[in-house]
Amino acid sequence: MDSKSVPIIRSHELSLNRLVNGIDCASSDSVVYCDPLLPNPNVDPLSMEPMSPHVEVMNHVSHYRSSTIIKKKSANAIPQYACTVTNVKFSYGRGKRTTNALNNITIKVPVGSIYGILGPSGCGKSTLVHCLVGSLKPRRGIVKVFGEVPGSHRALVPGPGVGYMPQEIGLFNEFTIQETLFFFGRLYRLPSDTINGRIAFLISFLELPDKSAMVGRLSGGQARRVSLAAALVHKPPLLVLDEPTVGIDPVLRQSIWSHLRSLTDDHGITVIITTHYIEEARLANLVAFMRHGTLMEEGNPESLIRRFHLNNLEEVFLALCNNKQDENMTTLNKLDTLKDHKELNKPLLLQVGSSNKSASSETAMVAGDDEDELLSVSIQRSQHSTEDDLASNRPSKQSEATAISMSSLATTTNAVSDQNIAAEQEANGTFKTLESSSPSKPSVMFADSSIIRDHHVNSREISQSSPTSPIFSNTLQHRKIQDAQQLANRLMMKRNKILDHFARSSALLTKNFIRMWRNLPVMLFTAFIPGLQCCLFFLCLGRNPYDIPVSVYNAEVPPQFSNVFIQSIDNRTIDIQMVNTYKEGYDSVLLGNSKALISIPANFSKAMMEKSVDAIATDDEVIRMSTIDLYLDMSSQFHANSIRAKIYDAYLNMARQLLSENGYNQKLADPPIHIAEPILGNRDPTVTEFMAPGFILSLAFFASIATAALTLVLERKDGLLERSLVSGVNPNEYILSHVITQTVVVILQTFSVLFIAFYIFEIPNVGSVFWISVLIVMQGVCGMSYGVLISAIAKEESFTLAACMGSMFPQFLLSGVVWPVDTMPKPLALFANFFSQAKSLEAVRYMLYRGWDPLHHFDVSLGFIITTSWTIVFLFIATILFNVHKS
Ligand SMILES: Nc1ncnc2c1ncn2[C@@H]1O[C@H](COP(=O)(O)OP(=O)(O)OP(=O)(O)O)[C@@H](O)[C@H]1O
Repeated sequence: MDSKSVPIIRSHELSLNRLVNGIDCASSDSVVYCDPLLPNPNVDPLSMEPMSPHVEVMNHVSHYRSSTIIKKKSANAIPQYACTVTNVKFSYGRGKRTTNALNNITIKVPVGSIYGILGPSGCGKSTLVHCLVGSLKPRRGIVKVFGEVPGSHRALVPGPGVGYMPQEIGLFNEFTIQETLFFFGRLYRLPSDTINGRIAFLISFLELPDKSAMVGRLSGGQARRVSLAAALVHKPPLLVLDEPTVGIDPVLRQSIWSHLRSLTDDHGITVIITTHYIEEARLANLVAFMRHGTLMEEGNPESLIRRFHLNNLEEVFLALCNNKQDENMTTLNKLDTLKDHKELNKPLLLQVGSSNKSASSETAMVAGDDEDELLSVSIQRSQHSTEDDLASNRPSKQSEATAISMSSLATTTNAVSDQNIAAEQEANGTFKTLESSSPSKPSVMFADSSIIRDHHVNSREISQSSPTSPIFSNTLQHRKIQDAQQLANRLMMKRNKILDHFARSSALLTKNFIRMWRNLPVMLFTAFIPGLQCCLFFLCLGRNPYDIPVSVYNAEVPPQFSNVFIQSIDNRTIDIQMVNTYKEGYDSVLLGNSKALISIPANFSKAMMEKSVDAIATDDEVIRMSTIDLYLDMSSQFHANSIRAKIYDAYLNMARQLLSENGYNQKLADPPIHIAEPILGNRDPTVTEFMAPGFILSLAFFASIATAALTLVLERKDGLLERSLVSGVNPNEYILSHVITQTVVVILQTFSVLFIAFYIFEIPNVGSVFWISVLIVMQGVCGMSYGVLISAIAKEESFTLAACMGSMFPQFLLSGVVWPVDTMPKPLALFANFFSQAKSLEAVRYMLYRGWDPLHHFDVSLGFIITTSWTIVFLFIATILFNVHKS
């Protein structure tokens, strides 16, 4: 085979190459040919999920056993970088408020490595991470993860291609560990058995508390490890951790790093981690130092320390900050950075050993996969390795290496049958299960026999080789790439958009309902608080006042008709307080002791008689003497109006009584207007009856605004929204799940309110309770949509509350709840009819008091149409805003 040959792997699965290499089969240097017909009895083609780590190993081995290598020209087969960031710029804000968070950042993250992004607070680490997981879109430059731009059509990021742990732990406090991991597993459509298996594995791997422990009751460190477990539940090929060790004690920090080492070394996962604890990143394979949004330096930690002749990474960082302006240093650094990257690609040696010093370790050497040349792989058996070596990835000097030279993928001449491989394996006795480089943890997932078989080694040569590289070998790198391929491929296999959509939606719904259930008191309070408010409304509003204190000064001596008048006053409404002088009564009103003064003249009865007998000849003096003076406290208009009405009634009663006593028709006292039976409504409507429909409608609308807005804003603030979005949830699914959950609350609210209004306070209704209920529920959904819209704009709870409260009062007034819309100035009334609940309220009144329904009366239908339209508009804008924020 010539050196331009390249393997084509015939596989059950979709193109590994495209997934990991980011190159289409047609244009790539190597091709993975997908052959779904190839039998692979050990792998469930739908789930591709193992039942146990052992089965998992077998599945991977079995899967690759069925792959067939086919020759194709050209050389480059194995991708090197999980992520590439090229000349990326990102800024927040616009104009004068622009903050340049990233300036021309270029980094490459090799597959299967730990890549530390280091720098002080505010240097742009999180922004870079957000660009990597697809939460932010760079203003300039390109970010690629597994060869695809995050968020693009074919990308697995956001989605199952990445496990993301945000800076804010991003967990639901009301969930148990099991529920948390189940939620994230469900987002990726993992079957329950698989999730349970993963939960068991992660609990032991990350030393988590019992799976039934509530997240809200965990310590900070435990919660962080659960957060890490949530990012790992679907076995992502890439793990992105934003400051996972912040605020954590050194012991736990060490433990997290050892878990990360184990993930990269044993499971082939690529880890990108940000931290401002610079020294801890010594365990990373590569680190990038950032400051003020620029990349100062990138390289292997040990190399950097050696290069700068310093003792630790922190000193290197300080030196970099001090020497930032030094051109020579920068040039030197750039050259060295290139060297560090090159080291990942040139033939290297790495020791992979067990914690047991006597145990053998294997060091593999492969030539750089980007070079079109003969490659060799050496597997070195080391008899002794020290823990220090393991920690720093330095091979032991005492290694007794046994190297197996292999020709490269590029020079693979023929497909090697499994039988041949197995025979060679047996003959040489060189294929051993790789052991974890983590001292305490054995590898559970991958066996090197399969790896080497996957690499299609057709010859090997055992040789002695001294360890040279501090980073990691290309065989290990190759293995990690294969692992990543397997993981990514498994995820791609499972992609089915409709099923994904249902899986995510049902996971989100379940999550929302569990949260509601766990917060049952709050939920019940939210559901029934409108009912309580409704009770208050009916108890507090629309009632007639009683026992209003009124001073009465009666100058008539002895009192005759004046007494009749005083006795005719409704003493339930008015509490009569007799005073001896006019001044005493006047002062009583001034001092607020009474709400009015009634003053009756001295000759009141005599003047009344004269007026009745000789009405035509009555002069002004007689009229004045027969007139009762009422002095009102108009600062309390409501009381004043009630007193006025009661005094008129008392006068009418007195007049009727006098006429009757003197043999006249008492109806002569009545005004000549007959108030007939009302056509609609009853004879004595109360203010409550007018206000009740508007109040109920407003209650439904406003009760759900704040709940919806706050729920979403808090989920975003806690990092839960971002985490869900990075998991592949799209904003529409997210919004829909909340709309459905909140609708349940709105229905409860509506029924509690209507029950109280109709059955307890018995507001009059001649219409259909069904249609009234439907419109009120729709108003609740409309209010909730408005809340979702607010949450799409607001970042903080304070703004959210201000926006909710701020819009509440204008809505209340414009809707005509307290005063009819048609009394407003014309332009305002027009505005109110379309931008408030005015038409919906009118529809409710028509249904309640006229018995109309939306099927036969357009005025009622209009209320339904306007409510639906606004709901759609609110949700549409909210969805756009969520999507804009996402991108
Ligand atoms: N939403 C935002 N709006 C405006 N500016 C922002 C926003 N988020 C971050 N910034 C600014 O961008 C710069 C980089 O912020 P970033 O959060 O990426 O830094 P960081 O290194 O992750 O900091 P930390 O370690 O404290 O999280 C900072 O100057 C910050 O003030």
